[in-house]
Amino acid sequence: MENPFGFQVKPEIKNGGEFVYIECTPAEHLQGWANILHGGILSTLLDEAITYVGISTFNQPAVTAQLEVRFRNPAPTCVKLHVCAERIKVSKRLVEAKAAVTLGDGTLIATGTGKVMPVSESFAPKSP
Ligand SMILES: CCCCCCCCCCCCCC(=O)SCCNC(=O)CCNC(=O)[C@H](O)C(C)(C)COP(=O)(O)OP(=O)(O)OC[C@H]1O[C@@H](n2cnc3c(N)ncnc32)[C@H](O)[C@@H]1OP(=O)(O)O
Repeated sequence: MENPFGFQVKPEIKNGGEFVYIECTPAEHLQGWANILHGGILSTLLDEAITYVGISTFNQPAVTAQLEVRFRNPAPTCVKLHVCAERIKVSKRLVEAKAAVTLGDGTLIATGTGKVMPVSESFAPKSP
């Protein structure tokens, strides 16, 4: 489904999903307070990159089964963020990956690890 309210990111996928890179400039309204980007948005960006590691590795739809996030420095809004994810472990039904969000000057904003599991095409819940 097209989602005009989504981040419209275009993940760059390398080596069959071993590495995923995303750029995103979250808008001002995504701040939590005091011009600081909301932590949930940072978690979403980490989740997005990690999920694409899973989708590209399994080459089929996949969902996040687990996500752990550490917020290291506040991020401003309206600034380009760089999100890099890397596969760390693959088993039959689980891909583990780590990811980091950084600013253009290399400042580390957030890191995360996640587990992604493949699902069938019919996984999505039906709309009520
Ligand atoms: C091609 C399509 C392209 C589309 C592009 C769009 C890109 C969009 C990108 C957007 C990105 C956004 C991304 C999103 O927002 S994805 C949306 C957010 N995520 C979800 O909605 C997922 C919800 N959860 C589930 O549906 C199920 O729980 C899943 C499918 C994950 C597993 O349900 P299932 O019924 O299959 O499994 P089970 O729970 O019975 O467990 C069975 C076994 O599996 C192992 N196991 C399970 N969990 C873990 C774990 N955490 N660590 C370690 N192991 C784990 C374990 O051995 C366990 O056995 P036991 O230990 O219980 O004995």
